[in-house]
Amino acid sequence: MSWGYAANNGPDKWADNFPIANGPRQSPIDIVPGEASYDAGLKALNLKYDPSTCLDILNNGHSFQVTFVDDNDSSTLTDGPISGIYRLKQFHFHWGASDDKGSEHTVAGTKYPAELHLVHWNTKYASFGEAASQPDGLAVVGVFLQIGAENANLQKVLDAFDVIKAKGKQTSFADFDPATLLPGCLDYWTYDGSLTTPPLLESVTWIVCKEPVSVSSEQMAKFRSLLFSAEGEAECCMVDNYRPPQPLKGRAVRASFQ
Ligand SMILES: CCN[C@H]1CN(CCOCC)S(=O)(=O)c2sc(S(N)(=O)=O)cc21
Ligand SMILES: [Zn+2]
Repeated sequence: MSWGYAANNGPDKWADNFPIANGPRQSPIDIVPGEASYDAGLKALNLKYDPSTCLDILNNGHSFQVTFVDDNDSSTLTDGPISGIYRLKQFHFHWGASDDKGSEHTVAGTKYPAELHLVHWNTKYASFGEAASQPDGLAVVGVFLQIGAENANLQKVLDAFDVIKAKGKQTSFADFDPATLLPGCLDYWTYDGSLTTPPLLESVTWIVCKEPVSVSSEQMAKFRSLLFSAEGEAECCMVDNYRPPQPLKGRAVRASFQ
């Protein structure tokens, strides 16, 4: 049986097949602002995305993801806490069954209804797969979603959902600029962590934005209309696809702002 988010295959069971689940730099974490140390040496994030690199949108049975062409430096992350050039590979979300939960990172215990992850890989490595196994291989920008006004940019993504309702469904998705999903202020916290899903590789420099973006309750209901299950299987709503916070184990969390 493969991993998931149910009682029989969820986060508490992942260590059975992925022992790194109990490793020293696991994600997500609870971010406690008062315990983060301001680092004046941290640069501003430099995100440069080319909408023409947007390729398709897929329901992978764990979340939905929008994938990008990453065979050149058209869509990149530079500066911030990282050195070198990281290419955008995909973005996806995690969300809850109700508006009181759904984010993976929490802020002083506060859960947001959803969290966006923009996944980038270090071009010092030959490929994404190679980078994913290196301690400095990936950089994921996390953005919290909070209930408020409808998010018109997000709606463009949600409008594609009807054709990717079930696991394994994929459709073309073009000319989308992921920068439109970012908050106005790019202040961030950063720490060394991991993938928040199996294989839980400890290869991620996490960059979590302090400022959330808005999502309406109706839009959250649209997220919850997706299915974990494939066509022909008993329908299982895609909700609560988040891992809870993991032990900090002595790691420093730095802030780019005072
Ligand atoms: C459902 C599987 N999710 C994985 C899939 N990838 C990993 C593939 O590694 C094998 C070489 S990924 O690097 O795209 C990635 S990033 C995140 S997260 N939530 O930490 O931003 C999870 C995942
Ligand atoms: Zn994620």
